Amino acid sequence: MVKHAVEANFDGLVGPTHNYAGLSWGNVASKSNVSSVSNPKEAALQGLAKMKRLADRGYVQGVLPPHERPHIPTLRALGFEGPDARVLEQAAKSSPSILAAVSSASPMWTANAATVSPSADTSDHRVHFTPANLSAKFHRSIEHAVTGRALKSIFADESYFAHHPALPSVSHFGDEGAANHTRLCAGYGEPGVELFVYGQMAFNEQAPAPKKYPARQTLEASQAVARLHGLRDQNAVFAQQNPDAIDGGVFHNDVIAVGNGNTLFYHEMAFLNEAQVLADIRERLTGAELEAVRVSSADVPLEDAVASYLFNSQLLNTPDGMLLAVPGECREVASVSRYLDGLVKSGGPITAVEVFDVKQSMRNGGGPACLRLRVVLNDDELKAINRGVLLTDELYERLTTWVEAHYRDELSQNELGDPMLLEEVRKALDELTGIMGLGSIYDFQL
Ligand SMILES: NCCC[C@H](NC(=O)CCC(=O)O)C(=O)O
Repeated sequence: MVKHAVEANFDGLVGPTHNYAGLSWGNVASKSNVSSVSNPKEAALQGLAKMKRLADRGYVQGVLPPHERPHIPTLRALGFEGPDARVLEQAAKSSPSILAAVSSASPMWTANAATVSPSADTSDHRVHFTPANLSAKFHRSIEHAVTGRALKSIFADESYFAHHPALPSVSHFGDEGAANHTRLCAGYGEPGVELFVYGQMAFNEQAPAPKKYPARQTLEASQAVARLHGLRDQNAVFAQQNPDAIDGGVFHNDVIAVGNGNTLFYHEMAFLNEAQVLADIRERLTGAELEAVRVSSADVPLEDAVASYLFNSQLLNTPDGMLLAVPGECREVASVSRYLDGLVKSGGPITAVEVFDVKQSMRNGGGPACLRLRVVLNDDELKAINRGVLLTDELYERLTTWVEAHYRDELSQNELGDPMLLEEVRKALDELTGIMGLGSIYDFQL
């Protein structure tokens, strides 16, 4: 029996150490903004404003908490000793790059937090979660433990929710979560087709792979997640990302494609075997015809797609068609802005475009879609979650006040070793777990 279900979006609340450290080789924005001074307060408020606008429209909007940064336990695991202030001081002096990595606010990009399979697709009819190991980048590889704790705290009821540990943290099983996963379906409550997009095969050195930039996701990782989640062949399609796109700066599939309902919006360079991918989806999708909205390089060159993050948009149902929630940069790139004007007039499934300002995050290569994790929940499952994380007017007010009270409006690399910053972060996060009713999820609270 098909149950009524909604797509809930869980955005990552930007953490107090948001900064530009140039940590992500292959991510053009991260590298080109290295060492600029960031504004963590503005970043967090931009993220909250996006959540609020969508919640006001009636979308179910959740919040995932930032992580403790700088992460002292990681510094200790790497041999820095003594009281916390001494650990920081030593790391700042001898290994500023390591300190920058353990200080990144990268957990804000919750599209990379986990892969989520709705209960309509899974063999045991529970919602399955696998936190992404993010093993391609050291600064991100330390996220999955706390991510897993936060998800378990929010989706606690085991009769509805199943949690798996992250895959083994080696390059063979590099997993970037929902950024390389999108779901097509006739309705959210109906069985869907989960499209897993990988950058390369781990156990086949002859297979095509990018030459310049790393492929972060392997086929073997995607297959393991699908197995863990109990997806059958008719619920899963595996597609290789075009290696030339990765070499052009498309480090995740969600920089070049986004799906919702029966619609896949993508650039012609997204997939290695475009025709096969579409055929595989069409063969499995039941109850609806696939709407493939293909953007050509002639209309939007790959570099403009990367510069504007056109595809890193949220594609959302409205009563009359779909809304594409795009980053502001899309209106600054002429080809993209022109394309969007034509898109809404084309008579296709996308009927509205709206601009969201998430510039602080964009400068690190994270657009509206990177900032959210989609969790499809039926009515019973939605009732079973920790409701303290759902964005109401009251929670928005509380979080805004909390950000205003605790966040700095300027942060540069050489401040990351400041013991005061660590104290500020811990005080803020301790208060936050109270506000959101999360219990103890941080190492400093355990
Ligand atoms: N889904 C968007 C992820 C963006 C993220 N950027 C970063 O980690 C940049 C951090 C820095 O360079 O300071 C990444 O590349 O994984």
